[in-house]
Amino acid sequence: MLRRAMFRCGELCSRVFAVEFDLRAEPLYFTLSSSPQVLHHDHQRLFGDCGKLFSLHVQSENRIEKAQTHAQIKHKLSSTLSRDCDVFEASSFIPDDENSVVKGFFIRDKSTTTLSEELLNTLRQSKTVCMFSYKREGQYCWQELWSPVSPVKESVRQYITPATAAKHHPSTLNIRNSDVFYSMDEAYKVLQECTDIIPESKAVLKLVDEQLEISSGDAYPVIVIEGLDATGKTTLTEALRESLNATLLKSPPQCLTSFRQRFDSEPPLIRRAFYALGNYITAAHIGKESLRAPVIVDRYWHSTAAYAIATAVSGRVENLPRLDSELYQWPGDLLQPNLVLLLTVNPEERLRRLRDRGQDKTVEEAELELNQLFRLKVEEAYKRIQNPACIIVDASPSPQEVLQQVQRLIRNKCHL
Ligand SMILES: Nc1ncnc2c1ncn2[C@@H]1O[C@H](COP(=O)(O)OP(=O)(O)OP(=O)(O)O)[C@@H](O)[C@H]1O
Ligand SMILES: Nc1ccn([C@@H]2O[C@H](COP(=O)(O)O)[C@@H](O)[C@H]2O)c(=O)n1
Repeated sequence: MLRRAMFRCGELCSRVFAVEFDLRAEPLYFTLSSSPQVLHHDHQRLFGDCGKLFSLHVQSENRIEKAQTHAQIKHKLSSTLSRDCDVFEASSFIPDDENSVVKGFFIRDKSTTTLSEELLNTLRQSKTVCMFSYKREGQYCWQELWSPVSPVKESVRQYITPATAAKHHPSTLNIRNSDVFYSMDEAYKVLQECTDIIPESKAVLKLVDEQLEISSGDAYPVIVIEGLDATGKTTLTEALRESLNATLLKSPPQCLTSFRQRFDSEPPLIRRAFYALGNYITAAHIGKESLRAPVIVDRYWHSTAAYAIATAVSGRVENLPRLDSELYQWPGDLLQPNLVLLLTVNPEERLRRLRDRGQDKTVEEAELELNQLFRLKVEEAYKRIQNPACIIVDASPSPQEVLQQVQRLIRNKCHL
């Protein structure tokens, strides 16, 4: 599967390139052709402007190396390039072909310096990076492999050919087992592959190995409370614990707390595998505790999948995997709760609660505030997850009223 996500000889012409030129609109799609093609109006805006144009793509058969190189390049581009350089997310893919995406960046340098060329030349030394430059000629534009010193041997000029929108947004094609994991084994393998570079992986895997899931045959109900930060999950789960005499669990579980910061700084592949494994440890705790009392869980698989999908999918809510996509299906080997409630509050009330709480914001929370698009995508992804789907609860009223509303739902659905 991974072998397909590479540029190989003669394969470039069957690929579509996508540049996220304007995050609120469709990406700009183009293919390559050997004969000159007149650019469309939208493509003129990207290729027809002044400045030097480059793209770079990260490709490697080693997915850990690929993920880390992509993250490092993203950081370098944003921290080193001048304000006169625009950097857009870019990708190349084969339409509708899972795992065919090669991720990268498109750089438009309008400065008079050679900073971008110097940086790109350093990056180009890496065997995992493939670099192109773009040149204009009247109404046409072509792409060729880039070298700052001399033309690359045997580099063929390929003309930019505007292409129509793909049925599935390219960022949805690589989600399975890169951002969202549908079995414990798949997430486990990722951490196994990182033990050399992230020694903490061994300790996490050991904790997973030590858990033995107990079947929840004749067990008490398991109720999961989900929602964006500051929607009132902690307040509600504590109140439910008291009122139902329940056991309160969280995902990730407490035994992973000391590893969280380490994995939060890793690229999505590794970070998401860590959270996925956290769910399996929590599942084992649920299996045991639900034999004794009802169990309330603060975040579980809905959170893992919704945040992962919303981060992986660039741009608009419309770019999310379609409603009927298998990407929203619950993993077959993960213990299912009896009820999942999604707390929602309007964005203004949520911000008010965040400010009142006065805590440091995590990077992702800060991003939520800045990035309305991201918040909308997380909430929409939550709502699309199936088997079990979540029930939406308006958490804007007072804590007491929210508790009563949820108690009614639990009585009706779980007969508690
Ligand atoms: N129903 C409510 N009405 C008004 N304020 C509330 C309500 N529920 C919680 N709050 C307040 O909002 C803030 C966030 O609540 P809480 O910590 O329960 O949210 P959370 O979803 O657990 O957040 P996080 O995921 O970031 O831990 C707290 O200051 C809390 O006191
Ligand atoms: N089951 C989970 C729980 C959390 N996450 C990730 O953590 C972030 C939110 O956690 P808080 O402790 O701040 O509430 C969020 O960014 C998720 O990415 C997860 O993936 N799975």
